Order: sequence, then C-alpha cells, then structure tokens
Amino acid sequence: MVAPLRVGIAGLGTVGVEVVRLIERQGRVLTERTGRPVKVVAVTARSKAKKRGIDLSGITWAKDALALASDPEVDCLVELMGGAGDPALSAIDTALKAGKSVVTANKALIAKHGLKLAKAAEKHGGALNFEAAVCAAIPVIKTLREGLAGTGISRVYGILNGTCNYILTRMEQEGLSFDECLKDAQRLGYAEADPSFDIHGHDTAQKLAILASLAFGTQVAEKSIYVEGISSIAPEDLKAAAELGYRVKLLGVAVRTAKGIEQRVHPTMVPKSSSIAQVMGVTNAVTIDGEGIPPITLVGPGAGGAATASAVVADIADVARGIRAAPFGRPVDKLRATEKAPMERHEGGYYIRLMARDHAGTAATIATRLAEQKISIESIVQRHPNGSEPPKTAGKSAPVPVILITYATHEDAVHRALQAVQRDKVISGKPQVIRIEKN
Ligand SMILES: NC(=O)C1=CN([C@@H]2O[C@H](COP(=O)(O)OP(=O)(O)OC[C@H]3O[C@@H](n4cnc5c(N)ncnc54)[C@H](OP(=O)(O)O)[C@@H]3O)[C@@H](O)[C@H]2O)C=CC1
Ligand SMILES: N[C@@H](CCO)C(=O)O
Repeated sequence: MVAPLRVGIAGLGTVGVEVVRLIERQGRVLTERTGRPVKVVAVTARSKAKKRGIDLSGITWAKDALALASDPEVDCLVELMGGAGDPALSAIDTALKAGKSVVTANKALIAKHGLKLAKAAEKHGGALNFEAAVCAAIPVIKTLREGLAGTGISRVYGILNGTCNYILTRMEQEGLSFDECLKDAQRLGYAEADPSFDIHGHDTAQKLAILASLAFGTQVAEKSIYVEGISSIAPEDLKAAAELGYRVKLLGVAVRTAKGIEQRVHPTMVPKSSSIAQVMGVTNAVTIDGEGIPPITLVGPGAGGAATASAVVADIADVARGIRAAPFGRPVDKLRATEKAPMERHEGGYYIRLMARDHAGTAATIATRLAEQKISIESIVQRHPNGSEPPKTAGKSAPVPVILITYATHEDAVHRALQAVQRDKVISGKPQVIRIEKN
C-alpha cells in the first residue's frame, strides 16, 4: 500500500471548504489517477469555533498557519488564506524550506514573492503549484508552462477577473448599479476579501504578471503593468458602447513589442461580434497567440469556491504524482528582467466621452485639437438626452455628451489633445477615455 499524501490546509473560507469537500468526494478517483491516496490530515483558520458545513472530525486543528507548515505529519501545505504578506508568506516559506510541497491560490503573494518562493522550492526539492491563482478552474498555467513549452508566445490576454466581468455584464444586461452588482459578487464568493483589488484592476494585474512571466520567460513584474480599473465606467458608457457595436470588458494584455513587453490592465471596448465579447458573468477567457499556430483560447469559470477548488485539487494531484515542474517554467535564474514598453506609445483606437458646453463651435474646437495631434475621428456623436433640447441651468444650456471614436493613434497624442480641449474650456468634468481593442 502506497503511503497517502498528507495535506494540511490553511484557510477554510470560500475556497478552503470546497477543497475539503472535493478531496472527500473524489477520494477514490484521486487515488486511481495519482496512484496514491490524498488525505487532509490538518487544517487551520482564524476561528476554530466558526460553523463551516464540513466534517472536520479526525482532522487535527493546527494552532496557526506556521504550526501547520512545520507539522511533520503534513507533506503538502495548501495555503488558502490570501494576502501578500504574513502569515501566508512565512507559512509557505517554512514549508518549502522543510522540503514540503505547497499549493496556493494566492496571486497577490505569488505576484509579489513568487520568485523568492520558487527559488526555495528549487533548492529544497518541493513543488510550488499555483494553478488556481489565475482564472480559477481554467488550466492556463499548465497550458503555458507545459502544453506550450515548445512554442514562442507573442501575446497573452483576456478577461482575468470574474468579479469585474460579472459586474459589467449585469450592469449592461440588467441596468443594475455598480454597487448592487458588487454586493452580489461578494455574496457569491467571487470578490477578494478587499474587493478594491478586483475593481481597481490589481487582481487582474497580479494574474497578468504571472502569465507574462510564464509566456515570455521574464521575472514576475507587477510594477511594470499599467493598471486602470472599472470604477469609472458609467452606465452611459455601456449604453454608448452597445449602440456603437462594442462591449466593455476589463482586459489584461501582455504583448511582446519591438520596445519591450507592453503589459496593461484597463477597461476595453471590444467589438460585440468578437469571441471575447461573448464571455459573460463570472466566466474568464484567456487567449494565447503562439508563433506559427492560430490563437488558443481557454474559457471557463474564473472565480467561486467550487471552480477554484477544482484547480487546487489538480495541483495537489500533481504533488501526489511526484511532479515537480519549475514554478515559472524554467529555473528562476534563467528568467530575464522585464523590458517594459512605454504605455505612452500604446497604439490603438479610443472611445472618448466628453461633457461639452452646448454652444456653436464646440465640436469644431474639439475636432481641431484632435487634428493637431494627427488623430483621425472615425465617428462623432453629440446628443441631447432623449433627443430633446438640452436642459437649461440658470439660463445656460447644461453640458451635453459628445462621444468620439478615433482611428488608431498613440496614447500620448490622446492625452495632449484632451489637455488642450480642457484648456479651451469647452468641456466640463474629466473626459472619459476607453481604449478599443479590435483583435
Ligand atoms: N474566492 C475565489 O473565487 C478565489 C479565491 N482565490 C484566492 O484564494 C485565497 C482564499 O480566498 P477565499 O477562500 O475566497 O477567501 P476567504 O476570505 O473566504 O477565506 C479565507 C480563509 O482564510 C482564513 N484566514 C484568514 N486570515 C488568516 C490568518 N491570519 N490565519 C489563519 N487563517 C486565516 C479565514 O479564517 P476564518 O474563516 O476563520 O475567518 C478563512 O477561512 C485567496 O488568496 C484568494 O485570492 C483564488 C481564486 C478564486
Ligand atoms: N476575485 C477574483 C477571484 C478569482 O481569482 C476574481 O473575481 O476573479
């Protein structure tokens, strides 16, 4: 009889509880597939008293994550507490230095400390697996690290955050407010403990940093990523996008350019007919452009307890099988420093929504400022609400929305043109700018 893989789980929240359930439910299948039983022997969380709806009888309760990591009865530490620092960091470091394997879903920690931890794993012989950290159930880490080990990669991009896609979908389809949708995402267990990581784009950036490292053989560099979240997206942007044949998605994009690797996270207008536009709700999608082959797109549930547990348990199964892949696809000292392509030189089309003063010559002034920066306008729409005359405030007409779509131009040209428009005082408030990605 082969000795079981003895698993210790730190964190029994949305994901941890589902991992315990899945190992219990799939016990026989896991043994058949890995050649070895997988057994949860110890757990910990903040509160021992909390009711969790799982049977923990016969399982040791460790006093804290560090005690769990150093417990000689545990072969594999599964870290599901979250957070880029302690106790997750010390617990993982301790387990790896003791030669144990570690499985984690913690992208914040891997994006920040992944290289140091991967070095410890290399040195002490344990595995460091984090499939669940990016797009939950979608096996995108394995695809980049193993499935495409022989293929050069020029671009990896997609919808990497379930919470944001869920919010944008429900705002567009049901006309709900941002706050209502966020509350539902939290209730369903999609959002991070601090949901600002989701809505301000940092969760996507952490995932993109991990994918870029695997795709391009570079060091994980979250700080090289340009990040914008979805909190400024208003219902009128979603409506205008729909009318113009687009949908708004929060995309993470890492692309090899002549000037280095461009890495960016921002709301993006994608054509309604594109496959990425069809990805709705908590679903994620990642497209990988491999050299010499057509793009590969992986689509699946990107958040939630059961979806995430699926990837965590697959990682545990690899540990049980004795697989020890280099966490970032190659030894850490072979990963190159990231050459960052400047965002100001990003090239693409832009959606611009301005609140323009409603008097003669405003549209001409805006068009002139754009022309000065050699920006060509694909379409311009100036409208009064419901097609009526603009409302009057204190004898003056209230500002009216002007929506412009530009042909491909550079980021810095757009900034210069809009600064000039603001100096001209023909608009009120801050212009709304959304990048357009046509393919
Ligand atoms: N939810 C999701 O859809 C996904 C989550 N992830 C990642 O998985 C990880 C866990 O997420 P999730 O399950 O949603 O988070 P939860 O907030 O639901 O659960 C966190 C768990 O960790 C425990 N915990 C927190 N701090 C400590 C501590 N200091 N010491 C011991 N235990 C602690 C909590 O204990 P207690 O219950 O007692 O409070 C809780 O059981 C995170 O890294 C997250 O980014 C990844 C992919 C998807
Ligand atoms: N909060 C994350 C969880 C999955 O990583 C999301 O919504 O995508």
